[in-house]
Amino acid sequence: MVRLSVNLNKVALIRNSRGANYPDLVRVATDCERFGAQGITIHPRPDQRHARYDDVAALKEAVTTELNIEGYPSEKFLRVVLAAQPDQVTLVPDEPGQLTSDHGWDTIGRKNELRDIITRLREGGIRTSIFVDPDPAILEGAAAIETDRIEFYTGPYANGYGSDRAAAVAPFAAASRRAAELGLGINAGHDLNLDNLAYFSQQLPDLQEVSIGHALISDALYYGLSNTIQLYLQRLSRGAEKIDEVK
Ligand SMILES: CC(=O)[C@@H](O)[C@H](O)COP(=O)(O)O
Ligand SMILES: NCC(=O)COP(=O)(O)O
Repeated sequence: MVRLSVNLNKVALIRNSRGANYPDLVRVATDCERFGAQGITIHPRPDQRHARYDDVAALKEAVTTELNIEGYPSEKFLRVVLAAQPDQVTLVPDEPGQLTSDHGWDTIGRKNELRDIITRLREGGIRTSIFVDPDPAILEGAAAIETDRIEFYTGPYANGYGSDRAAAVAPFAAASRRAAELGLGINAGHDLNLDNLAYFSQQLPDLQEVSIGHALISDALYYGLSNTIQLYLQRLSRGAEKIDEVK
């Protein structure tokens, strides 16, 4: 089973636009769980334009499935996650002010720094994941720093899906096989949506978790949150023979 973790950044963005606590992120998180989501993700950025650092502890209190906190491992970020102890922390190499995530870590060049951070998180009782591109050398670097999991940056897959989905998924399928050989757990995310999700999941049999925010929250404007989560769960449960049907 591939777990669906709903990223609530865009819900936080709406909340922040008026300064009050509406929509209430904690309530939306628990409703997502009630509607079938198997995890909740937020990605607080240094400017806190959507998810904020103080959301982490509040969500930790309320989330009963799995809480995944993504972000750049600044000292501030590390202090917040080590105090709150989410189930998983996903390290992302974003510059402050970056619009959104657009690449994975250099696990070779930044090996020592990443290994120290992963050790701190592991000693804090937190499962670790690092955001990566589907490159075998980078995966070997990820195994060397002893992260529990990797999260594939799926932006290039999403961009290529419409023109040639087999070509778009091929590097991820190959990298997933290599990651599994290396003993790494496998997550994925970025720009996954109702069109491209089922095929990706079917082509990566070792995939364990996807985190989806932007498209899912946008779809919820049309279908409602409960229906939308069901649609995403259906995409994750479809077998190969059903792939064309779900588009
Ligand atoms: C790591 C990743 O791909 C997601 O966390 C994504 O960056 C969501 O962040 P935004 O909602 O800020 O685009
Ligand atoms: N890790 C990816 C994530 O949480 C959500 O990315 P997106 O669906 O908002 O592009």
